Amino acid sequence: MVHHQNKAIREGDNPDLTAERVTGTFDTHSMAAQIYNSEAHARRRREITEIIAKRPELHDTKPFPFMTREEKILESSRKLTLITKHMNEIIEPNNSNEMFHLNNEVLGIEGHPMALHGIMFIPALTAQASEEQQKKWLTRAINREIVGTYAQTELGHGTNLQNLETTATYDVATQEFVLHTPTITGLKWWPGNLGKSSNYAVVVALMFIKGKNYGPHTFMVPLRDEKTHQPLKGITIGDIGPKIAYNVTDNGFLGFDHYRIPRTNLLMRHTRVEPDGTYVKPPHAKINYSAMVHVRSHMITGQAIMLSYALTIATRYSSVRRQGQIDTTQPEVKVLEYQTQQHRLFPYIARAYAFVFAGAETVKLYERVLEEVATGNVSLMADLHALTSGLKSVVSHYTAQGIEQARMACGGHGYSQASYMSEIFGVAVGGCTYEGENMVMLLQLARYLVKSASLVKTGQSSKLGPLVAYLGAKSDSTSLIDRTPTTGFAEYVKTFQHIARRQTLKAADKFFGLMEKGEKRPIAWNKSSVELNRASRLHTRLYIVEAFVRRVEEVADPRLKEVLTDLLHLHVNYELLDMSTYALEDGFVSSSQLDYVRDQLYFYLAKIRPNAVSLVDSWEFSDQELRSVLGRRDGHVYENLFAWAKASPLNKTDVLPSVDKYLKPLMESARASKL
Ligand SMILES: CCCCCCCC/C=C\CCCCCCCCCCCCCCCC(=O)SCCNC(=O)CCNC(=O)[C@H](O)C(C)(C)COP(=O)(O)OP(=O)(O)OC[C@H]1O[C@@H](n2cnc3c(N)ncnc32)[C@H](O)[C@@H]1OP(=O)(O)O
Ligand SMILES: Cc1cc2nc3c(=O)[nH]c(=O)nc-3n(C[C@H](O)[C@H](O)[C@H](O)COP(=O)(O)OP(=O)(O)OC[C@H]3O[C@@H](n4cnc5c(N)ncnc54)[C@H](O)[C@@H]3O)c2cc1C
Repeated sequence: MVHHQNKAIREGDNPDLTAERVTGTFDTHSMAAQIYNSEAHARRRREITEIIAKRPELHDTKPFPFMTREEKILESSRKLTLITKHMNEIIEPNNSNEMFHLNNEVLGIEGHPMALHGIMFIPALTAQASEEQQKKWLTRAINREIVGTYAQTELGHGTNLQNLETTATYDVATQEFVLHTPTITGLKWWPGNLGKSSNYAVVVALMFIKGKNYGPHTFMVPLRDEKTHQPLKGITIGDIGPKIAYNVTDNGFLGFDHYRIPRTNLLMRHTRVEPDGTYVKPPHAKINYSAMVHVRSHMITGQAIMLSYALTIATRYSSVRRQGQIDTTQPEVKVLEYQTQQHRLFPYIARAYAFVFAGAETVKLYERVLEEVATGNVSLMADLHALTSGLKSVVSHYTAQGIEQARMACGGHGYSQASYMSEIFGVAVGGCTYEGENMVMLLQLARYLVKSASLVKTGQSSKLGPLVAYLGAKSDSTSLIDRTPTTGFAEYVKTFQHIARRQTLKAADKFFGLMEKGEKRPIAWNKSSVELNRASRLHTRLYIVEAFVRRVEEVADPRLKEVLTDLLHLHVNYELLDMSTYALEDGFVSSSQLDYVRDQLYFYLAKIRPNAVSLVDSWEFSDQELRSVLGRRDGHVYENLFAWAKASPLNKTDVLPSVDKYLKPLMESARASKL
């Protein structure tokens, strides 16, 4: 038996796809270990996939696109109950990475009744509840005795937390907080699983004590009777209706009518209110935003995964789809042979790898900050906030663009829900909005960059943190790309640093200049904000490149190193071309250097071509997880598209009631009137 480097090869697969896998130059299991950041986790993912494959009760009973929203919620609740019951047979206890994979395989990305419970409710209790409160609620939450969500956004306000309308007014006499929704716009609106599934929520409300507004604070709030699941008195609650995607999650609304909770339901790990109403402030004003930072840190990996779903589907399909000829004397080619198809897909394959490597670094920093904050050290919170704000925005934006390119790369079949592309896009693009609208979060990073620019301008560059140290360095007069005999990544990194530095300092100059001319700070900020956000994007894209370089430097296996180096070459050349205006406008890069960059790009598209399928196979998504007829591992697309279409609910009968009721009479009357 031949041992292939690509571990997805099976007998009986579409030979066009097998041929692609045979050309792969590296071991896909080893690459999976890079993607999932450890050999152990990559192996466990495979083991979990295998366990699930052998348990039909954990499989979809029919394709999701053929189910109504109600059916999907029922089906997802059935599976959620089963995986809760059998969790310890499938994954290691409390391993969030394994849980994430289990959920993606069994429940999928459309959400489930306890999505926010795991992503935000438990993290909020873990980071913000006192030990006493954790004893009361956290264990019950982990055991799934209660279901919770994170209710912050309102109908009228999501971004601007200082102007939320839900109030929590302290009543010293009864030692209770009175939660109240004063207007329609003050209704909580959007929280996942709030509508129908949760019986508790961590609620964010403006806290008032003796008439003073202490700003947004987090409270543990019971919403429904634990036995009957009926809403408690004083609570108005429901589902907000269907969304672009993610419809298995019941995003909801919530109103309070002078609803009382004990004082001790204020989450009090860092903040306290004494019985007499004395307020004890936290060590950092934004410490209770931790659940948001948790999601922002992890969603980089989540977005990379969804981008890779789409790229796996499109790249496999492009290897079995034959259309047209390049050499007219030869048979029709796989559409993956077209340079335009490669240019559409491969740079996004490189981006997906870049994002997952940056995501792993972000989670590491997040975990460090979490540990430090638990001991009262809040010194890295600002750095983490700046980094995650930029990354969530840049990565979700390019992820959505990449998925849409992948969909279009599948031609007509990409438009069918059999591809599953529309759902992947719909779920992923939500990431541009949730956890802080992208423009708003880029502006958060810009605040950090402007402060750093101000240090540079006042000769205090030595005070710059490691993430922005490059802002204080001196640039070469021009880029050295193609000006040294062996142009390497260092020349590219220096060029990206130059571009990000120049834009940051320019945007900061604009902002400070407007203030010097007499504009008030917020007006000057608003008038500079497009330029500031450009700086934030460039800074973040530089960080992503550097994270990619760091990872490639660490890789020991020569075969992996070679293909990852190819991907990195593709990435830096594509990125530089994409932001070439910035490089050209001050002459840092010349047009002849850009010609070199273009040539390099085309060279690496061709070099990556034989490894394209292996690069997407390395993410090791099972067919169950991908839920795409076009993306099937075995490449048997056409017969399965036909089977999928035949299974469509519309094909249960030959003549639909709508035809009997309307079309037949319409045609009959048209015929009669012609007589
Ligand atoms: C293979 C491995 C996988 C592993 C996975 C394992 C675990 C899985 C876990 C998670 C997976 C998740 C992703 C998976 C993908 C699944 C797909 C679908 C999931 C869907 C889930 C959807 C959940 C969505 C939930 C929500 O959206 S909750 C609501 C979020 N809302 C927001 O984000 C609101 C945005 N607004 C804000 O954040 C703030 O209002 C603001 C804009 C930051 C301003 O705040 P504020 O008004 O208070 O600020 P100012 O007073 O003006 O002060 C500004 C200063 O404050 C500093 N600041 C702000 N925030 C922070 C912070 N967090 N930390 C530190 N500092 C902060 C800021 O820097 C300013 O400082 P200054 O010095 O400049 O003044
Ligand atoms: C799928 C999904 C799941 C969600 N889940 C939850 C959840 O579980 N819990 C929860 O509490 N919330 C949840 N949300 C809500 C989400 O967090 C908010 O929608 C998000 O933070 C954006 O806020 P917004 O809707 O108020 O947008 P807005 O702030 O109204 O944005 C509208 C426009 O105004 C711009 N804008 C606003 N403020 C500024 C500013 N200061 N400067 C420049 N431009 C500005 C924005 O850039 C945007 O272009 C979810 C949302 C989605 C889509």
